[in-house]
Amino acid sequence: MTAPPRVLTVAGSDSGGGAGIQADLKTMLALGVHGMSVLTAVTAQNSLGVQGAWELPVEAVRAQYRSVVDDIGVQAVKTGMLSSAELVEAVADLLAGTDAPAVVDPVGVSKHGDALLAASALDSVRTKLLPVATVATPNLDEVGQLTGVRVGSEPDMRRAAAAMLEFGPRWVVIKGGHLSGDAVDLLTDGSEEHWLRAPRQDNRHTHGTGCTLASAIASYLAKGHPVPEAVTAAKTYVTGALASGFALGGGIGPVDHGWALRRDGEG
Ligand SMILES: Nc1ncnc2c1ncn2[C@@H]1O[C@H](COP(=O)(O)OP(=O)(O)OP(=O)(O)O)[C@@H](O)[C@H]1O
Ligand SMILES: Cc1ncc(COP(=O)(O)O)c(N)n1
Repeated sequence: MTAPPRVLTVAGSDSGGGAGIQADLKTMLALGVHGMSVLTAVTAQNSLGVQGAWELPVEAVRAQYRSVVDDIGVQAVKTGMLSSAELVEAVADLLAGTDAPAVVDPVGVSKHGDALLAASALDSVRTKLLPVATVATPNLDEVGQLTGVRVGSEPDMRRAAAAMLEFGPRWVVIKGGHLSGDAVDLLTDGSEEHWLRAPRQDNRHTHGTGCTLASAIASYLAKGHPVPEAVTAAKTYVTGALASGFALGGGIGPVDHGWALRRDGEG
């Protein structure tokens, strides 16, 4: 059998299995690529929030990355929780030396408001990480933190995208999931504009949506799709996952990464 496309996630572990590395690898399996991981931090996390977080040493992050890239190779990389300025800068350097598209999800806080990135790392995200991104996928809070642009409506998303593109990513997806009404995201590279609209799913079990969208984009890029097609297909995947998100624990449950496999009768 020919090897599937290879995708690497550089992110934190979510012990509850809904977000972080776990969401990324499940998404990659569902989309038919070979998922690999560089762990940056371990979180003790469940449906109620993040109870603890421990960062890995920068040498451990670099060594995992080199092990994967130097032997196996990657067709796309996705980054998520990077925790500190030191890790952000180390990962940005590694990405700069890798010939594969990079999807940067500038994870700032968890859905419950727990910090997953030190405030002191924001400047490294702006000046080191975003310039090496092929696609950056901030949510509205992250856009506010990084650019100062507050988004309260769809027209504001254009200003937010322009401010994000100033930092140098080739494309940006402004995720409007936190607005009311349809779930609308804006994908742009400054010249093309694509508005991706999906009906809002009336489901509170949405843990992991951001990680899932970014990993799906990386998976479709690794399969050779151009950015607009990859983001459109990823939006369809995350919308389906959200529609069948399920209750676990006493709080916010995860999206269903296996929905497409089950729909196709394979699960
Ligand atoms: N209730 C919903 N129904 C449909 N799509 C949604 C819903 N909530 C979010 N989305 C979509 O999910 C994707 C992730 O967006 P979101 O704004 O939730 O990202 P995030 O904040 O990084 O994730 P999280 O809220 O899990 O931390 C986007 O494509 C967004 O439009
Ligand atoms: C380890 C880790 N990484 C990222 C997130 C954000 O998750 P989401 O996909 O809900 O934005 C999280 N809660 N935990």
